[in-house]
Amino acid sequence: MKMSEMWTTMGSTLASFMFLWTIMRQYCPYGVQRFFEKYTHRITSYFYPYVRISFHEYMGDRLKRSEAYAAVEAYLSANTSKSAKRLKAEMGKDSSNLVLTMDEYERVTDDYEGIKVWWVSSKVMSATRSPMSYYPEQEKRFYKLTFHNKYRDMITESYLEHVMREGKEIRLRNRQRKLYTNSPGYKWPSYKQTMWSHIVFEHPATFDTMAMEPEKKREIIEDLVTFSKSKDFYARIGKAWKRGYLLYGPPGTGKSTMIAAMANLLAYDVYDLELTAVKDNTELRKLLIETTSKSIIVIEDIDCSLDLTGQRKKKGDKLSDDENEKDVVGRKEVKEEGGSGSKVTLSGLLNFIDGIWSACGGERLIVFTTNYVEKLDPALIRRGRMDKHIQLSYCTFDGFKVLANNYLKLETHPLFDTIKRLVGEVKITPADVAENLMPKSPLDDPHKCLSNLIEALEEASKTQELRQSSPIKEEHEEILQQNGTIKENGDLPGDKPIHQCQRWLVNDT
Ligand SMILES: Nc1ncnc2c1ncn2[C@@H]1O[C@H](COP(=O)(O)OP(=O)(O)OP(=O)(O)O)[C@@H](O)[C@H]1O
Ligand SMILES: [Mg+2]
Repeated sequence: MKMSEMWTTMGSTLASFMFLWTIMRQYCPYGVQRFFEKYTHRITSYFYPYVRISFHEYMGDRLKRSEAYAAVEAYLSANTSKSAKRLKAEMGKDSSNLVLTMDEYERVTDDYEGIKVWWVSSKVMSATRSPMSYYPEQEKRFYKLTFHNKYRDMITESYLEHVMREGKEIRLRNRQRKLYTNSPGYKWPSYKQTMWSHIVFEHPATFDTMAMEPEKKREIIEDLVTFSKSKDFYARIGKAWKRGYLLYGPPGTGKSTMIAAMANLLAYDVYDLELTAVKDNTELRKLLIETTSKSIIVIEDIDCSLDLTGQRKKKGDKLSDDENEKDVVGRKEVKEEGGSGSKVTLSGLLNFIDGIWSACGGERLIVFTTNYVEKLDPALIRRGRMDKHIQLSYCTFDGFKVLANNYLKLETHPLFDTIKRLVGEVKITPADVAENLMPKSPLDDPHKCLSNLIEALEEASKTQELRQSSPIKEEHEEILQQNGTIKENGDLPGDKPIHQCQRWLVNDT
């Protein structure tokens, strides 16, 4: 038989079959139709040994986009956009890059451990809607996965899990990251679903631009990366997947910058928790429960946020039989509630870190920063709560080289030797070095900027020598502490009372 004859015969057989099927649907009783449908389906599945799974964008009420669809979309966009011939391009969420996904009705092949599967992106118009329907007729998009029946177990168990996991990870990586804050004094209306307000998090800091010893930097990066990959480990040892970091050091040594670098390294969101704006422990709990996975919860200047600096047990405070030390601290703080109006107590904070915190699972870092680590209650910073203590200190020569590279694109310069000697002798913060390296006019070349820094270092060296030879500062501090000026200022309403006072002592005397 010739090829053309064969096609003609097949075409006419199909046409007759379709005709018969139409007649039957119109005139046969429902039971007969079902009978034929069932057997036709069995016969076709015998000859067509493939299985299909659909992932619809919206299920049921159309209000919430299906997570599975979104994960498949992300997976296919990353894994198959190279092989697809027809793609559609959309602006990424931060409007900085184009995201390519398969166009409608495009078909791509994926390979999973030697098994071939096919993905098709498709759409149908939603069924005829009622005239009263609020929503206009809409397209219903879906992805269809086809694979051979003999791989059914492998695909439904292992491949789909792989697609979902990778898809979710890609979505998390590509999402627009956010910086959340709890605004001070804001009354949360009951209809508002979240207590956090947010903006897009776009901080340029990275560990590459951080001025600190390379060894220390490497250690911190390794610690963070290990944490982010330890989901199974934490599950195995029965510990919540969280890690506490305490960053301490003088003002301007890069604590806040490091938090931004951490968030950028791990692609986490940042929750900047202003404790003084939190009404009480209940509100604190609500805020913290609302935080999402893959995030850093930051409490800056913890020494100023609460009265966590006092001794755990004051003279005259006796423990009753059923009271522990934490309760006493809490009681004391409620009593001594400062002008900030916050009733958050140390015990509330500790309970959160140990209890609720552990229950809400997920991948979270909690970072405290302080300028005065020695003033913090040991209970707050013991290992297990604050697992890693990182000291950020004055600028070293290694730190300076990073800043010189960042600001002036210099790796070496004849003036480096002088600077090396001076930073070894003088305490200068990376913030001050950075400020001095900034060109002050368009005419300032690298040589001029380095000379400015040398000048500043020499100036600081003279001041330091003067301070060492004069007992004025110590006297000042003693008097202030004796008459309680530091404490009283600390109790005044305001942003960073104790902190500011202490800064003044350190910087301006
Ligand atoms: N280690 C560092 N590496 C790079 N830049 C730094 C470093 N430390 C400080 N800087 C620069 O100084 C500025 C101030 O630093 P940052 O706000 O991180 O200090 P901080 O330790 O958080 O201070 P504070 O205790 O007052 O909050 C930053 O914007 C940054 O440009
Ligand atoms: Mg800071």
